[in-house]
Amino acid sequence: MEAASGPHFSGLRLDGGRLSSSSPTSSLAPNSTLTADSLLNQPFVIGVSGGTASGKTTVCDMIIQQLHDHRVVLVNQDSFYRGLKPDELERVHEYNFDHPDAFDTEQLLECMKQLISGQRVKIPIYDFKKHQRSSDSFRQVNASDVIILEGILVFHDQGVRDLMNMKIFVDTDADVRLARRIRRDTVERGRDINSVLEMYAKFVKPAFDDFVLPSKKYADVIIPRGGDNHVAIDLIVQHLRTKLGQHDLCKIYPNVYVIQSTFQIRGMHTLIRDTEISKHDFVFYSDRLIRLVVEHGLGHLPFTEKQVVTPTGSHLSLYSFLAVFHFLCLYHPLLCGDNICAL
Ligand SMILES: Nc1ncnc2c1ncn2[C@@H]1O[C@H](COP(=O)(O)OP(=O)(O)O)[C@@H](O)[C@H]1O
Ligand SMILES: Nc1ccn([C@@H]2O[C@H](COP(=O)(O)O)[C@@H](O)[C@H]2O)c(=O)n1
Repeated sequence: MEAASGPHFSGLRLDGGRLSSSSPTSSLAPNSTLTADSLLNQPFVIGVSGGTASGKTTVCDMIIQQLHDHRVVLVNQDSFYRGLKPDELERVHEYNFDHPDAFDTEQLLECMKQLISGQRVKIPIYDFKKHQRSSDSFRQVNASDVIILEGILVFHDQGVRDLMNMKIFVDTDADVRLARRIRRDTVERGRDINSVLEMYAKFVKPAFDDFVLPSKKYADVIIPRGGDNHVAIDLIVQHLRTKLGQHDLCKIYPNVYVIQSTFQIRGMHTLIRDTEISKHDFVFYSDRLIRLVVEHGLGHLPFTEKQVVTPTGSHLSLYSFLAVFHFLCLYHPLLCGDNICAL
């Protein structure tokens, strides 16, 4: 056998593919100072946008409920409304709460970055009746596996957008939203119906057309009908569970490589857990699962290419030779069963 070239690594990347494929920070702002190690410990950030009363909060609550086995926090963009100054309060009917400038986006960005880096933050409490922030109380939010940022304009600012791993737009008909808004603002926010309609026509609708709707193009997922769309929410939760499952393992063991689950692998796991399984089948399927793990493990080792001359005189690379041998071990009757253990 003769060395064909220097040592190589297999097709599996040494960075584990985690940073580039499932890393939540692949889209972090370029000026981020995070290192590769800290990237592994990043929470998963979801942005949820949509028009007023589209069901953003409802969708977030449903996601949080279904992700009950993970630590999830909800941050509302509304909390970062600037409190009105006395002169603005006097002419509150002229104030546009639907314009991006109504929010303190710098403070929102700072809070999000702190949360992402694992720090506990204090989030302001906004009063929709007084159009002010509470001066003496905050909501304390702890570091989490998942951070959901919800609000009408969370996709407007690129810096905020760049922090997100998944962007969801809740798409609900304008007439449904207006009806909900009238009910909510009169019941919960102490407004009369005329002021709600006036505000809607003067600011809410134009700002929706100018800022909210154009930001829909940044969404990865669009949910028609908001909280009524159980199928969409189930799909999102399923996707998050997959991401978080891998994420958790990688957090604890930085060298862990997760083998892609397949129907065949899941089937074998089911069989070996069956208390009724025969001893022979248990050994057979356990062997196959163990071999998969060993093969994946070996795939991460450095190797040197070699030529193998078979007894029939064929020249094969060691890699092809092993592939043929592996195939025979799987399917040739003499090499099947207990003999595989000898591998
Ligand atoms: N699918 C729905 N069916 C009926 N009412 C809903 C639905 N989704 C939300 N609502 C109601 O509409 C109002 C606004 O919903 P919310 O989730 O707070 O929207 P957003 O956060 O987009 O403003 C709330 O009063 C809520 O109870
Ligand atoms: N003092 C305020 C501040 C904001 N609004 C309205 O809230 C809407 C955003 O909240 P959603 O829960 O509906 O997403 C926005 O359209 C503002 O007009 C308000 O009424 N009073």
